Amino acid sequence: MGSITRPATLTPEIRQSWERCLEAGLDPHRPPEPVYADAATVREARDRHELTRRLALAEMHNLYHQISGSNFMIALGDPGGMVLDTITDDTFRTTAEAKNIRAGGLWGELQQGTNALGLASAMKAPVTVHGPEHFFRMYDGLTCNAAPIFGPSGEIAGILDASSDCRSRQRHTMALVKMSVRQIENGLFRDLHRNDLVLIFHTRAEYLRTLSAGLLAVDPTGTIIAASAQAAFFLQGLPARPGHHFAELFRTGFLDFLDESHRRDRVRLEDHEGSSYVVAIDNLHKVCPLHRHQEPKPKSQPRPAPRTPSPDFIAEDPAVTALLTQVAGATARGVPILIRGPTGTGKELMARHAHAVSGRTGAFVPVNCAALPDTLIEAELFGYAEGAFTGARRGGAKGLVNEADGGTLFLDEIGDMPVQLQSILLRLLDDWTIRPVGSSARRTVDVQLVAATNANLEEAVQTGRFRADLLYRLNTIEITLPPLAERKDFHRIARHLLHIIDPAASIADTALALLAQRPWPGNVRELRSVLTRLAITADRSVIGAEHLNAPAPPPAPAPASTLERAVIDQVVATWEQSGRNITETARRLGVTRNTVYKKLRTMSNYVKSGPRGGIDD
Ligand SMILES: Nc1ncnc2c1ncn2[C@@H]1O[C@H](COP(=O)(O)OP(=O)(O)OP(=O)(O)O)[C@@H](O)[C@H]1O
Repeated sequence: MGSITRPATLTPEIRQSWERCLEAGLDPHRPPEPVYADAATVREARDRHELTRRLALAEMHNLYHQISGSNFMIALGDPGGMVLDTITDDTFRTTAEAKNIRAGGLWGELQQGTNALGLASAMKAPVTVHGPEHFFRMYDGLTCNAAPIFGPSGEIAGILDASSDCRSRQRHTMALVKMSVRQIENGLFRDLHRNDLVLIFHTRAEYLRTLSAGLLAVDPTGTIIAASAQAAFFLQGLPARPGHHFAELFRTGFLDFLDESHRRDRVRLEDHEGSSYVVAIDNLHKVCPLHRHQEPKPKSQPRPAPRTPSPDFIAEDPAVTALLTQVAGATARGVPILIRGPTGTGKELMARHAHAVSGRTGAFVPVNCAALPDTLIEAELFGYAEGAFTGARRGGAKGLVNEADGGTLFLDEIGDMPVQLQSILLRLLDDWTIRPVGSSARRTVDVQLVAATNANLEEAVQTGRFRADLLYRLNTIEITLPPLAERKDFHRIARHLLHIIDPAASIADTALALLAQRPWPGNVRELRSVLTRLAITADRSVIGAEHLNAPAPPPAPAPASTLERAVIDQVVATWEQSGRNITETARRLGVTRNTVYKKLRTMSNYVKSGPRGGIDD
């Protein structure tokens, strides 16, 4: 390699990459200026890789939390090595290297010399490039781990990279990157085959819902359409390839297998080599109506064309208007919507709007996940047959999911959903069939799912409080409502709320301008409380700047019991300390969100228009 002496030893892959760089005339001491694609090209590439990107972003957040605190960044590249997205640690963000790794950056070998993202794309294999193994000296301080993401047909769908300062190098980072890639690949496989039967199998039942399970897509006659890499690994020596038949792999007949799958969630199968597997089909009832106990009611049944979105709340902020379009598109396709945003930003209003524009004639059924009882959850959701358990009502109960049939199920505070319920919900999302407790009959429901949360679900995934696979299923369409302080339509919202509070009340522009400068941690809900107080204080005169600083009216009488008062004070104090975050308050006090709500509501009844503002919802 001529005068270039560093590093002393190079692996064959990296040496070959260096040779390619030298042949192309690159000089390790004189890197060319980094090249960036323009914004339109990045947008177009992001659109083209929309699904990979959506699955990858969820994984990148996971990865971020797994390796956080170690001075690093995570990047998603398109198949050719152009960076589409990055998530960067605060410490790393300020480094010169990090500044070069940003959306639009071209990280092919010929642009940036030997580097993990470019090399993984060229080699179609995972690779680590450590310190001086980088061709350009300016990247000597980095350790990069990159792995290609393969699409279901074997093509490269993207590249996932985790780069860090090489002094904070962590040996297990590559293993984590590969796990994330597997998760994304499984997501791509399941999405592509959502209308085929997807058999999930493993030699051990406890690994059925893990990354190491094999996925096999077959059509309703049993002909193989595709096999994941892990499925091909399990079925080595057998023709697990498109065009072959289920019967060439397993000893049980395909129809017998389907019949048994309708009776049980998991079925045992033995392959022709003698290996035994536990197999589940999540979307059996959706794909195979012939074998249903009941007449199907597919989700894809034609439904009235969605109406033009015209919400009955204020949505004149351009960011919110764009969300309305997304919501209308999602309901037209019947895909789940996840609404995020801080407390009081209008998530429930948006969910109701989703129901209104969907054109669905069934009910809008709100469920507060934090308030669901720990026991009898299934009965609550899926209903129960008469006599199913002690205390069951005569005639049984319909269940919330059933009530939402033909309509919308709104799962509020989804981040507080008990883990036990999460796996039940996951199964429901796969086939939309329910079986009331104590009944043997299954039935398919047609439900638009909308979930909402102000919790950090990625963090909840990290701490094991929320299932990652459920998050991916729920966030098919994810929208985030902006905090009130960032909204461009603040004035319109304030006037609208004031009109609802008291149609005769009015407010001066100066007062509105002052209000618009406040931080509004409680968002629209807090604004409503403050306007209620102002309307009372101004007593029918125009609300002006002078009313804003008027002393609050004296507190209403305390509740009867001092003990109750002490409890409420404790809840209120914790609520204030946690930035008025109900989830955090509940966590700190070790009670349910519902308890916090109840106590705060009691508080708001006796401090109706006090300085803290009331709680309402
Ligand atoms: N854009 C808006 N226009 C008018 N009123 C609004 C708007 N957004 C929210 N509100 C009002 O603010 C209050 C809170 O809204 P909502 O309950 O939908 O918020 P949320 O985000 O679901 O709150 P939480 O996270 O606490 O459950 C309601 O009284 C609602 O009517």
